[in-house]
Amino acid sequence: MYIVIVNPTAGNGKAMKLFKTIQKDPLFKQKECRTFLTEYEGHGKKIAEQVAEIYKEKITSILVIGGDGTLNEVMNGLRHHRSIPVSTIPAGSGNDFSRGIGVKSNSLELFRKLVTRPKSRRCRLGMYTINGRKKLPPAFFLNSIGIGFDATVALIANKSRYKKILNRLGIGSLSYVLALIQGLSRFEPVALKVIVDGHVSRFEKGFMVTISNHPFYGGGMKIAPTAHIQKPELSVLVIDDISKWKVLFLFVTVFFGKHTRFKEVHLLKGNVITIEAEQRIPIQIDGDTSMADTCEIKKTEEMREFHVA
Ligand SMILES: Nc1ncnc2c1ncn2[C@@H]1O[C@H](COP(=O)(O)OP(=O)(O)OP(=O)(O)O)[C@@H](O)[C@H]1O
Repeated sequence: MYIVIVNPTAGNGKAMKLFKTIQKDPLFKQKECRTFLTEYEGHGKKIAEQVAEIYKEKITSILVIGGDGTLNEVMNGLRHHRSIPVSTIPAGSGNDFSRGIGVKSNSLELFRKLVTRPKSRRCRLGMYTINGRKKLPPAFFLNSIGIGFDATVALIANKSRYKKILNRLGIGSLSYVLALIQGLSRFEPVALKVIVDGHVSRFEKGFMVTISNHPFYGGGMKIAPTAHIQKPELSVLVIDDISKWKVLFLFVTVFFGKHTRFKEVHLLKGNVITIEAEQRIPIQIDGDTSMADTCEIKKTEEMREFHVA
């Protein structure tokens, strides 16, 4: 049995369109696919928790049709059922996790391969706690955690009215360009302490820190060229003491992975990372934004099974 979780709003309706095509395929019935549509933020996690509890013995895999946000919720919902394989048909706006595990297409053909002859790929996720909430169990992330400027841009875009309008017009990426311009005028660097496996580095004019589970970020930018989803280390990129105008130039070079040559860019690697900022600043976790002054991050020890084509 396959559980299909679809976010009908992902990719500005692209996920739902794709699902309707897949649903008509004879294999959909033959393979006993049960569908659940997400109805609100956080619903993906709830559905995953419930289906895993009810159908755990019967599930061959859980197939997610949506973007990174939906997949993040599903992986967090499977906290107590970590052996259930997951696959994804990328249909969101970013789809960086799919890039990280090597899933490139999003077609009916991909669905057919996933339910007939999938390949198994074992990957690690990231785990984090923020603001010293050690009593709560850590949550999982798939792609990256960003603290500082990139999170400020994501926060401005997520709160803006223009994001919805531009998404509807199919030019959603423009909302990040507008937010980037607003973010440049608003964001002030902060003093940051970055602790990697016990080794402390201080950055007095911290611009941003990004901790990555795999190379991709922001819809295909190669922010962490040497990060690998199967390795136990996380990649840590710190940008410190940079002029706001140079940042714009740096962001362009990220598309080609050349940003690592800037003297303001510091690359670190490690298993356990702690970030401490001198005040609460924006943080983004797989694109979801909030405020934090401390964040503890590591990779999962166990590997999770994904089905790919
Ligand atoms: N029916 C729904 N209505 C509104 N939001 C939903 C619904 N179902 C799920 N969501 C939320 O939509 C968010 C974005 O989903 P996802 O990342 O899969 O798609 P996306 O198109 O890439 O979105 P974004 O561009 O905002 O990242 C998820 O975090 C999820 O909580």
